[in-house]
Amino acid sequence: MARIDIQEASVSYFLRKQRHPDGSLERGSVGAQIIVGRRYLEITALKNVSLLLKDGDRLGLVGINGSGKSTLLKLCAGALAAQEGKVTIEGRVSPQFALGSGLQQTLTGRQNTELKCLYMGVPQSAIASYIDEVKELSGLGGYFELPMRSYSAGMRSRLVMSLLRLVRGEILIMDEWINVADPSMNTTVSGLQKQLVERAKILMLASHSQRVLEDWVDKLAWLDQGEIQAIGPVKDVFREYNMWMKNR
Ligand SMILES: Nc1ncnc2c1ncn2[C@@H]1O[C@H](COP(=O)(O)OP(=O)(O)OP(=O)(O)O)[C@@H](O)[C@H]1O
Repeated sequence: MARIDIQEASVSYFLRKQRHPDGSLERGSVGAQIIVGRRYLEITALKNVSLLLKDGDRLGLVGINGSGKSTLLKLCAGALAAQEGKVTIEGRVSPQFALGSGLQQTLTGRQNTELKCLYMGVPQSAIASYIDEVKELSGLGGYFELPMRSYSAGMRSRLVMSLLRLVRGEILIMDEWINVADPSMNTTVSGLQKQLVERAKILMLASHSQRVLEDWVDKLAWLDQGEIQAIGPVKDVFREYNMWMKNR
């Protein structure tokens, strides 16, 4: 059984103060408030957030830039600790928000895939067959054996999308659904995504796209300034969120 239980969690980021004037910094239209301390700046990305997810839950996160979605995903993936509150995560998490990160321009598609296998916890005995599958899915052919710096932007994204094959885990956490630019990759990627979601016990997905969220999740949380403003059926929360956006 998988479970995420967050009780009144708050997360702040602290930055060393550098040549900032005293007093509060100018407030923009996005992001959490920046509190200016004597030596540090504090950004409270999550404030008193409570959330309970169990097997079968498919939760979407929506909110404007800097509202705290990625921070909440990182908290649920165990990649960040809360300064206040309690976080319990039961089940194997597949942090998905960094599929393309860590890839090295100087390494070949094959070498990058091998590195990713190690990072994603693919068992040693399965690595060779996973690499073959990624190669096949990517359709990169000979380019799979060349350094990534020789790839076009589309080739790079083919490799990244094919790495979806490596994702495992009971708790699937995704920051933005992978959008496919090349229609020839469409079926492959949506097939992989569907498989992943079906296999996962819990899905958490942050997205700015209403369509993506309506397709993949059944519950939605709207975050603003690090607080959950509403949580419930996707259509209801979107109605509220869109209304708020219009009147902003
Ligand atoms: N590593 C960090 N160091 C300092 N502040 C950070 C860091 N990561 C995020 N923040 C701040 O925390 C707040 C929430 O950011 P977060 O990335 O969680 O928002 P988001 O809702 O995912 O935004 P977006 O839709 O733009 O991706 C923002 O004010 C952001 O500036």
